[in-house]
Amino acid sequence: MLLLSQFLKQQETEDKLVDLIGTLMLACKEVAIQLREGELAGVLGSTDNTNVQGETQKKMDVIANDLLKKFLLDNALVAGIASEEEDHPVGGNPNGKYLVIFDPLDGSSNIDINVSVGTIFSVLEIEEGMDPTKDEAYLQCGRKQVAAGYVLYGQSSILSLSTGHGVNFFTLAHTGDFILTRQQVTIPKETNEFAINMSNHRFWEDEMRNYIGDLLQGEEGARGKNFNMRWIASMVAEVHRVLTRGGIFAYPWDSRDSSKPGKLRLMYEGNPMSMLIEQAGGVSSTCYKNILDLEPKHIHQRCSVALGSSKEVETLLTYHSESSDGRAAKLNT
Ligand SMILES: O=P(O)(O)OC[C@H]1O[C@](O)(COP(=O)(O)O)[C@@H](O)[C@@H]1O
Ligand SMILES: [Mg+2]
Ligand SMILES: [Mg+2]
Repeated sequence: MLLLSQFLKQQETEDKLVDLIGTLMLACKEVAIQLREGELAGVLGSTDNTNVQGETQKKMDVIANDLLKKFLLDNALVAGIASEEEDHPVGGNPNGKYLVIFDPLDGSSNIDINVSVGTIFSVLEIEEGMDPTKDEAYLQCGRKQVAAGYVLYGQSSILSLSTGHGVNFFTLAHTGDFILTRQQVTIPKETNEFAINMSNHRFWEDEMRNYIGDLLQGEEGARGKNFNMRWIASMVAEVHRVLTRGGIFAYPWDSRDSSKPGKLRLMYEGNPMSMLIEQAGGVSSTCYKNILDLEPKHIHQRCSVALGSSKEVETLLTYHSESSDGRAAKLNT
């Protein structure tokens, strides 16, 4: 039985990063406790507030955000934080080493129906001379992440973590420890399972419609095999399924709001999930460009996402390679 901290030390992770990940997990354990109590703790339902994205905040969005913020800002290693639920970054210790960007509760439309949600986090090192209270400090390309992960609050609470040396899963035990339960996760290259919100079909680009159309044709179509579909409406749960048994997950560009290159957010959804997917041997792309190579322009920037089993994502990309003038391509560069 290997505890998270013991495993990280075995991997020769820098002590400061072990400390930071420990702090993140203290906060996530508190989130898990609140979620487990649910209605009994009065944490279900919505607030009267909207966040910077214009979305109504669930009570748990706010509770999870406050917990992560409090625990992280109490750690002297943290120079600053940025969150889906904060309009602007919040500065921590001016001499801190790390910037932590997070989606405190992902899939929050699932909270009130007792379906899986999660916390997603991305860790960067602050660059020389940067002000951690300003967006610019955080606008580093995804390749610069020193750690990324999520905690899935499902039947059990599972941490999926990468510090750049593969992906490992840790399960939260009743003792309060995260224990290594799956080492060096590898995504199968091929799959017959896809996840996409089909209700947006009419808003997609032709390329995406053509690809999904071929999947739906099954063994009678160009792909010559049947596909199965899943949609949990919680990116953490979808990515966990992809890491566990393969698959392709996509939230592509759509024309509902032409100023936005997708629904998901680059800095606290696209980037950390892409690091996990690549570290597990999968591929993650906007359909035009590798997500980890995007140069971020805003903290709350959106991006189109297609990730998962390498051969399947590469097949999807072939549907897009001919298109050089799509609006999605322009918005995602
Ligand atoms: O409502 P839809 O279109 O099914 O979108 C679901 C997607 O939105 C998200 O819930 C967005 O995350 P938040 O809950 O953090 O806003 C993703 O987790 C999920 O993949
Ligand atoms: Mg989210
Ligand atoms: Mg969220």
